[in-house]
Amino acid sequence: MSVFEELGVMPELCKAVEDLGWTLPTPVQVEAIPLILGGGDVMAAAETGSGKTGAFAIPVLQIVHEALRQRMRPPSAAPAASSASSPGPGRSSKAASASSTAATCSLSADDRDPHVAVSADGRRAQSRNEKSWGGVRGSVGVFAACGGKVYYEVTVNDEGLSRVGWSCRTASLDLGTDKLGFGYGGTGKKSHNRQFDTYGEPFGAGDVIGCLLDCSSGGGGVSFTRNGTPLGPAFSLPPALSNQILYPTICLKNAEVSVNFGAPSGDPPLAHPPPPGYIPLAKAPDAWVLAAPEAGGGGGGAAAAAGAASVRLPVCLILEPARDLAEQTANCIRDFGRHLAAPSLSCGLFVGGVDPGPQLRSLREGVDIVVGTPGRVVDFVESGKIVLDQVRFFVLDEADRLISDNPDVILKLFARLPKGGTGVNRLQVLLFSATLHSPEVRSMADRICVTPTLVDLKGRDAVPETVDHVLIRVDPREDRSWLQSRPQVYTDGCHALDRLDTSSPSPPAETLSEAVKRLKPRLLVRLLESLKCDQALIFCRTNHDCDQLEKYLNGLGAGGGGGGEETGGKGGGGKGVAGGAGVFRGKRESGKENPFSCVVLAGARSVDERRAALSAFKEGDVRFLICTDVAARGLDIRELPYVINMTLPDRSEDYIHRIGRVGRADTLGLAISLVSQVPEKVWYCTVKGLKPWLAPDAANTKTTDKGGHTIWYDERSLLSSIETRLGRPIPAMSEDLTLPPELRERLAAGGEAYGQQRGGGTSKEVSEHLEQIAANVAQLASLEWSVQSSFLRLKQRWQKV
Ligand SMILES: Nc1ncnc2c1ncn2[C@@H]1O[C@H](COP(=O)(O)OP(=O)(O)OP(=O)(O)O)[C@@H](O)[C@H]1O
Repeated sequence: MSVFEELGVMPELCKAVEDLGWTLPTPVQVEAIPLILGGGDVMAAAETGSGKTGAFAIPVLQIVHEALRQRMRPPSAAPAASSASSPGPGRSSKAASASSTAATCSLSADDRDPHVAVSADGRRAQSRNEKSWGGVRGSVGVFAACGGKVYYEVTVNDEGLSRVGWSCRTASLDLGTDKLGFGYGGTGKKSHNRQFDTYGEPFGAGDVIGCLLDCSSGGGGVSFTRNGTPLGPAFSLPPALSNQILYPTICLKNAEVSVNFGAPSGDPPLAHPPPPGYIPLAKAPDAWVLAAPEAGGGGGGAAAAAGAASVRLPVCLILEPARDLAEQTANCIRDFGRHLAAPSLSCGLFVGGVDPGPQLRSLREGVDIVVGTPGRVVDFVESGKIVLDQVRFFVLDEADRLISDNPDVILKLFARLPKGGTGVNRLQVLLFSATLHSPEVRSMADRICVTPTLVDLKGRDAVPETVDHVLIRVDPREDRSWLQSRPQVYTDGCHALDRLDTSSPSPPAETLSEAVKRLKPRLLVRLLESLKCDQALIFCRTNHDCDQLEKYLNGLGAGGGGGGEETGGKGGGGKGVAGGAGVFRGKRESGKENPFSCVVLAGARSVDERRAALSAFKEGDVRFLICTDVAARGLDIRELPYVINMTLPDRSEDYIHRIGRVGRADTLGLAISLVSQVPEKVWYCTVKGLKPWLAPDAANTKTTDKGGHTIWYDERSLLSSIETRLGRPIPAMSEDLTLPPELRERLAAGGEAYGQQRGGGTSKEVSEHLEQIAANVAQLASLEWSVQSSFLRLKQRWQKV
């Protein structure tokens, strides 16, 4: 039995994990997998690169798969395959012939306002509150795109006020007060989106109201009957609801009503036959209907089975803060799920910046697991394209970033998720990140989690032991190489309007700031040479900085950009940097002949460009990936040796994530930060869409407090907050840009190198695990020995007898 199986992971997922070459779960996987499988909400904080994706994806896949299996109908009752994929009108006749009863039709005890009482059989609702309305929804809903026509009846039992009709599961229970509900009230008004218009006639005690829903393709709608008399069309269904599910809904004020769904057994005969073409909801074909999660009782209800068999609605919603990360997570999920069958699971990627067409198509075919970025997901949810009625998991990966950037979206989505009452169907909320300790995270967790278990393996913001940190002090007062004109450095243009004083022994702040901008790229090139670095992730502060650095490196590598550096290094000595190719050779040939080949992964690039850049870098076709913080979180690039910070991030937690791109999966990595020793003026634009760097000669380069678009950036103070977070000072590289002696010696002693496995390949976790289980294995062996011996002894005795 594999260790993953010991954690309760099903064989198909263990096999996938084995395919990936994972022999042992990482510590966060050991802790989190059983907790999630056990049904609890989990907040997991574990260092970067420690396997958090597997820690949530594996158990989520298992539960989603189990839930879908349970909901699958026995083959004999299943509708024909052609009708199973989407609830389109074309299916209706076939579905209608497969009419198994929606036996779970009732008023829901879970989906109701607290002051509305529902009888045990779910056929009577009562509210004695005279001041406010209280509502209750039915447990079975109808696909607006099913093509059918359904009916249920409400008998008014007393003189109170009632409103009846249909609504989506996320609509207000105060029926008709939002865009998702359609009501008809006793005062003779129809209501939708808070608009109350005269309709039909008033009704009261003893009246029987028929609630009709026409989902036929020719543009159906909602209408009503009173005591069997049709009252005419009340509402047509807006296109935005075409993917939604509409549930019977009753809203009461000091009133009682009885409901009849027309079940062949359990309901009395309907008071009035449904109008021609309509069938009672309880007799609706399975493919038209879907049970709300709580009504399924573990997913086993007939209607639940029916709905799941006819259209696969998402069971899991995973949010990621960046498109690239969402794509990576979706790929991981597909890898993990590759051996799951009957049913196999489908994972859809929903990110912005790309044509929504394929995403919409995938939804029509059925998506079980939605992975996406907040913007696109909420957009699709609000327009009814993603239906959340069946969601069992809400996962926030890189939760702190999602919460700090999109708190409203998270709350909005959470409000639309079915909470599912208690037991196996309740919504599970999972929050994962390497930095999960902020007050914002705690307060969001209080709102969206139910007594979550905190998995916090190493305390606040632990950083992997596999990452070494060094810094390069950038001081243009000492290193004057920034005065050279070649190769040309492209700065951000912040000082385009300033007169620079390059001759003064104590230059003004603006001159020093410009000097930092010119010096850092030169130092970078010297650093890459010194380390013989042929693969690194290089973080810049802005999209524009990325573009400028790309231009500079490309200029060097292409051989014609700026020519060789005149002089290099402190004091003007040092070796020159050849402008052309061939300064050093990396281990990979393809596409890496250029020693400074680079691509950019930044928010301003298109999704396709970002995808191509990441893939070229991962494949080794280019040496350097220049990026903004959009790549700081989650990206998993195998055996990456170096991360270089051209500028420190202004949030210390971003440093933790940036450097977490190395030192992953027990591989050693080095994080190098170029830290300016003087303040640097940088762009800081508060006006959305304004890009002053595109015309720096005309831009307002005053600081933001004076109405301009710049700030002074002080990396020394940023460094000290990062060091406080790390709990130790970061050593500086020596002047010739070689590693500090202690790091060199340690690497040499262990025969180790950055980008390679720590300890020559036997991971610390493997050794620790072997140590931990050694005693148990010995005990097992001795038990086995005594069992075998006593069996033989018994056998001998038996033979003698
Ligand atoms: N049990 C395991 N055995 C071997 N490798 C593993 C295991 N779990 C994860 N990995 C590998 O470790 C690397 C990091 O995993 P993952 O991306 O899940 O880390 P993470 O904790 O989510 O990091 P981050 O905080 O940066 O998002 C991946 O390459 C993954 O394949």
